Amino acid sequence: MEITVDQMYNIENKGHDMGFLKKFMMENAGAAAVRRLLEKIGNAESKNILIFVGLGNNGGDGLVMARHLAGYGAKVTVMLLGSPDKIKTEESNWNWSILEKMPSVKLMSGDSLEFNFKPDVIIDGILGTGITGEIREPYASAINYINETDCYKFAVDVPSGLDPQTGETANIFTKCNMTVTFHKMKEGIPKRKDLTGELYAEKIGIPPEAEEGIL
Ligand SMILES: NC(=O)C1=CN([C@@H]2O[C@H](COP(=O)(O)OP(=O)(O)OC[C@H]3O[C@@H](n4cnc5c(N)ncnc54)[C@H](O)[C@@H]3O)[C@@H](O)[C@H]2O)[C@@H](O)CC1
Ligand SMILES: [K+]
Repeated sequence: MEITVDQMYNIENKGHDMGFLKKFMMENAGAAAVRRLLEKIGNAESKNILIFVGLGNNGGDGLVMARHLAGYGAKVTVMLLGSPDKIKTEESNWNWSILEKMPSVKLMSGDSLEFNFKPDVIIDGILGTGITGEIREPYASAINYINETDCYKFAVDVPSGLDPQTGETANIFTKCNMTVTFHKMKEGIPKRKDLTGELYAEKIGIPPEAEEGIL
C-alpha cells in the first residue's frame, strides 16, 4: 500500500504522541538503511563511506547511519551541509552530539566539497519528505558532486530532489543505486525507479495503531 507524504507526517506525529518518540523512529530508520546497504556491499570494514546530511531529519537518519557504519568498521566521513548550530530538530541534534564524541567518524560541516579520499559509497541524506521548491545551495552543489562521483550511491528515504509525493524532480536531483524509504512507500517514489535504483520500504517500529484515523 502506498501512502501520501501528509499521511506519513500524521502517522509519525501520532506515533510520537503515543510515546514512540521520533528519535526512536530515526534510530530504526538509520539501522534498517544500514542493514540494506550492508546486504549489498558486504563487509563495510575499511570502506570509505561519505555521508552527506542536510539540516532536517533526512540528515538525522544519515547521522544514525554514520554511527552504525562506524560500528561495522567503515571509514566514515560526515559532511553536514550547513552549520551545526542550524540543525533543525532535537533528534538530529542529539545524533550529531553523539558523533562529536566519536573520533571514529570524521565530521565536516559547511559547504566545502574537498575530500582527501575516494569514496566507495556515498549516502545521500540531504533532503527527504521536507523538500520544497528548487534546490538551494549548498545542497545543489553537493547533489552535483554526488552525480559526478563514480561510486555506489544510497538514498535515505528518497533521492534528494525527487518529490516523494508527486514523483516530479526539482532542478537538480541525485541518481542512486539503492533507496530505502521508511514505514510505507510514498506515492511518488516508485514513479522514478531510474533515480531510486533498488527500492525498499522498511518498518521503523511505528505502532500500527498510529495509522488509525489516518489510513
Ligand atoms: N516521517 C517519519 O515518520 C520519519 C521521517 N524520517 C526522516 O525525516 C525526513 C523528513 O525530515 P524533515 O521534515 O526534517 O525534512 P527534510 O530533512 O527532508 O528537509 C527539510 C529541510 O530542508 C530544507 N529544504 C527544503 N527544501 C529545500 C530545497 N529545495 N533546497 C534547499 N533546502 C531545502 C528546509 O529548510 C527544511 O528544513 C524523512 O525524509 C525521513 O528521512 C525518519 O527520521 C524516520 C521517521
Ligand atoms: K535523501
